Amino acid sequence: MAHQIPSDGTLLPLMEEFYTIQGEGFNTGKAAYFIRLGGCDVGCHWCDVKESWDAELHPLTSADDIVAKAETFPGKAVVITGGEPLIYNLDYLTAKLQQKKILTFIETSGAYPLSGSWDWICLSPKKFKAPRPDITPYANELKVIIFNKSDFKWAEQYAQTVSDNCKLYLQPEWSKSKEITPLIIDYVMANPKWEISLQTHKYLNIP
Ligand SMILES: C[S@@+](CC[C@H](N)C(=O)[O-])C[C@H]1O[C@@H](n2cnc3c(N)ncnc32)[C@H](O)[C@@H]1O
Ligand SMILES: Nc1nc2[nH]cc(C(=O)O)c2c(=O)[nH]1
Ligand code: SF4
Ligand SMILES: [Mg+2]
Repeated sequence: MAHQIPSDGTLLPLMEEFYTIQGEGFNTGKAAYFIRLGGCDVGCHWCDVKESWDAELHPLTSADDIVAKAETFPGKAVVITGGEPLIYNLDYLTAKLQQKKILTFIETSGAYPLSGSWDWICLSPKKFKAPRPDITPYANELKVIIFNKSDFKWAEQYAQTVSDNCKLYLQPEWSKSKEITPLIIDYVMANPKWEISLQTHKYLNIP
């Protein structure tokens, strides 16, 4: 039986939730509660959470229960990720979190309409299913995954579409990081509007 997911955002397919350190991008190093929603059809061949793709495998969970758990941790920021979290209406979940004075951060490919109220939007665009053009101006951070040399040019094209104060990051695709990280280092030194982002949680062996 397919999930009947209510459009009001009160029930969401929850894959996992965990308290850790944000490992990537602008908020690297900050304690945060991660909420990973199931479901994604973007199809990145190098995706590091393919188990998230099938929403049916992840139980529909009450947003109120998610918020109640998030509240019990000392870190007052949540990262909503997936899967692709913007498949779902996130207005209800983010409003409840912000009512509890918890900061709301999202990790998104931007391939679905923007919902929710956000303290920080990390947009990580994908070649496999482009972000909606109406989302790019709202990104606080553009984090482009570099898998091969041609991705630098592609990253520059996206940098044109974000706001002037959007932070720009290049992050090596994990399986290619040995070859790609030195290229990113050279690129950032030559083009310092960009910064390097590493998946520090993988080096630290934490979730
Ligand atoms: C798993 S995705 C989930 C959120 C959303 N679907 C997205 O892609 O932004 C979380 C972050 O991990 C990045 N990511 C996924 N697989 C990766 C890999 N193999 N190497 C480096 N970054 C990766 C994504 O680009 C995204 O910034
Ligand atoms: N520590 C940690 N930081 C992260 N930043 C983005 C992640 C994600 O999978 O969305 C992630 C993750 O899975 N773990
Ligand atoms: S958009 Fe995100 S979750 Fe979906 S396949 Fe790509 S990296 Fe994985
Ligand atoms: Mg991850």
